[in-house]
Amino acid sequence: MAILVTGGAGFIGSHMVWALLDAGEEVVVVDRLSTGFRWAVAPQARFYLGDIAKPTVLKQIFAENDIEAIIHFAGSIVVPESIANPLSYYENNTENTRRLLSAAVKAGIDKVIFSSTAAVYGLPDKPLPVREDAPLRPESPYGQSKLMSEMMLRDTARAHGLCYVALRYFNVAGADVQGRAGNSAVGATHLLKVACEAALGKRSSMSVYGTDYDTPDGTGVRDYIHINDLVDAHLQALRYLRKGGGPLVANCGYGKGYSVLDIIEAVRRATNADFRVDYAPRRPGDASLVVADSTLAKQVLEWTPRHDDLGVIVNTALAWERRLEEQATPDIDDLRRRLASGF
Ligand SMILES: NC(=O)c1ccc[n+]([C@@H]2O[C@H](COP(=O)([O-])OP(=O)(O)OC[C@H]3O[C@@H](n4cnc5c(N)ncnc54)[C@H](O)[C@@H]3O)[C@@H](O)[C@H]2O)c1
Ligand SMILES: O=c1ccn([C@@H]2O[C@H](COP(=O)(O)OP(=O)(O)O[C@H]3O[C@H](CO)[C@@H](O)[C@H](O)[C@H]3O)[C@@H](O)[C@H]2O)c(=O)[nH]1
Repeated sequence: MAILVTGGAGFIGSHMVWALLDAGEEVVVVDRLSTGFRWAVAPQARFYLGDIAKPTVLKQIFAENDIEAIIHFAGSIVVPESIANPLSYYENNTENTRRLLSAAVKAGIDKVIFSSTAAVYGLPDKPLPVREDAPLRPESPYGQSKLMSEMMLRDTARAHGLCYVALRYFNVAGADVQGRAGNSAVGATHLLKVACEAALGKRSSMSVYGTDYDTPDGTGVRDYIHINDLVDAHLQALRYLRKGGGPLVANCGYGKGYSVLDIIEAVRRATNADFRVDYAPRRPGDASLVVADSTLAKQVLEWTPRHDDLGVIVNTALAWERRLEEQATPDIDDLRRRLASGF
């Protein structure tokens, strides 16, 4: 039987595909290539170019493959974009998850692993780390759209016997330690990637959004988790579901916070590059400080992080950034992206 990875051509999905293949799994990918890349998908995986919004796409995949479980990454991911265009986020993250779940139930698939996010917490009340039972008050349509998907999973599990794990990722960063995958986003907005691009001269400067937060240096604090540890949590979640584990929502982070300035400093140290940094107002929808308590993932999923080291996160991200020029085949991917935007 195979594992279906939606969004498997994207940053996290492409690492997941490699990890599943490494573990000896059969892998099927569906991706519309709106932000992902065909070349990012490991060649051993079976690839479908398509939108999960289309019932015919899912029907074909379920008819042609014996799918045991779905790992659902496909979605839209940029917090400020979700504020400017909330309906497209509710459509791609909430409505399309509903469509996927509906197709999965019809096809008798009973295991789902879902990409949720720290953004469901909004700005936590108490000093951190934040636990899964903290109040859920997303500050952006992005966080709200993911929380609504969690609710759909919960209700679908109750009604149809589906088992699921929703992992609330904190800030996923770095690149595959074996150098096979990385974050290839065009027009990236994620802090570490932006800082790496600035350090390598791929952009002329970068901005720090907000210097007046109630944090030690006034800039936003996040919990940066290495991509290989994050995908490993999914492998553990798959094992857990195979053993008959019930519905679970679990944080994925290290419980350590780094400020925007810490990240910029780490990139400067690793590259010796003195790139230009501007100080800009706060970005709408941003929380000041969010750090994970991942006890649940460690205890219930038996997840053991192995790359909890900012130096490793920064160095793998930089190594991937340097390799990107060699990897990309922009013509075909640009064409596909234009086609995909009309889906
Ligand atoms: N990157 C992070 O720090 C982070 C943190 C928390 C949660 N997440 C979640 O993880 C998931 C993956 O994020 P990522 O960073 O890899 O983003 P990404 O943009 O690199 O990957 C998303 C992939 O999904 C595809 N896609 C989008 N909509 C689709 C659709 N309707 N049908 C088919 N394919 C579609 C895109 O082409 C892309 O390949 C997302 O659901 C995101 O919300 C990411
Ligand atoms: O050029 C930049 C980019 C970001 N930031 C700041 O850096 C921090 C991190 O921002 P970013 O890397 O964009 O991540 P988040 O907005 O925290 O969101 C990410 O992390 C969430 C989980 O915490 C995921 O759900 C989202 O998909 C993902 O984009 C925030 O304080 C930003 O204001 C800057 O100052 N300058």
